[in-house]
Amino acid sequence: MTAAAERVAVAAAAGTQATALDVRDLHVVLGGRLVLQGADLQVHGGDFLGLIGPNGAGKTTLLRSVLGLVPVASGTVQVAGRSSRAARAGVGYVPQRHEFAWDFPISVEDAVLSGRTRRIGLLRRARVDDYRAVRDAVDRVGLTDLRRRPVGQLSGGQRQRVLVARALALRPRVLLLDEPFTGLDMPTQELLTGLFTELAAEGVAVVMTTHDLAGALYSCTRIALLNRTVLATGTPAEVRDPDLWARAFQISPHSPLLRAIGLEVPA
Ligand SMILES: Nc1ncnc2c1ncn2[C@@H]1O[C@H](COP(=O)(O)OP(=O)(O)OP(=O)(O)O)[C@@H](O)[C@H]1O
Repeated sequence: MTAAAERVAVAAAAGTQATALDVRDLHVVLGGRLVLQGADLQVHGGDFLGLIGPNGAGKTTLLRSVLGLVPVASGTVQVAGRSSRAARAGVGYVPQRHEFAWDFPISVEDAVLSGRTRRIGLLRRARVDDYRAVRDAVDRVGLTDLRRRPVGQLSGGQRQRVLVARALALRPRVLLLDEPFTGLDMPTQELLTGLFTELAAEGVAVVMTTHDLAGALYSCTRIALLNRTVLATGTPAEVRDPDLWARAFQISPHSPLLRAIGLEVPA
């Protein structure tokens, strides 16, 4: 095959590849309230998508819907073209730090191994491949030297890295991160941002909720603005309209907060 023909074949194969994560017309009702109303989101392998919106916009609910952790009133969620429970079980999830039981007496390695429970099965023993996946994930987040330390003795930044390793131990093609930078210092944020960027470059579809708007505009390859529904998605350059952000956050388009992140209404 000539080089040109090979490029065409590769492009054709990529064209037929299913979207890594495809959420369509999602409606979620919690406590009698419509929390998500017709939310659409498509994420491809290689995307590092920042999911942005005000408190209560439904960001966590959207991530938890993908995992099947909240009941969906209507709409569809597909992972690599499949909506089965097994397909969703392969999605890596990093919950907010306070959701993990840090006082449970287990080591870093065991906490990371617990990320593979869905794959191993509750009653089966871990195998060589499980331990290899754990070791790779622990190395990847730079916790090799702390792998035997009880998780209760870790700092906030180290705990966040455990949660990321725990998700990576599944070797996911889709990785969901719920506010991974909250309370972290700059070096740890930088380390994790570098890691998420690398994972996307390797073909993982990375979705991250964050309140660090400037950081998301700088680091993410795509942005989705959410407030009960997805108001816009695009590259950071494509979603710079201050009116859009004002609508998403229900603030004035002249807000100094928008100016602070470089979005300015023309005078
Ligand atoms: N289990 C629940 N029962 C009832 N209402 C809920 C439940 N979980 C979340 N909600 C409501 O759903 C809405 C969306 O919550 P969600 O946590 O998804 O928002 P968020 O965008 O992640 O917010 P934040 O930025 O504050 O984390 C909120 O109004 C919240 O009160």
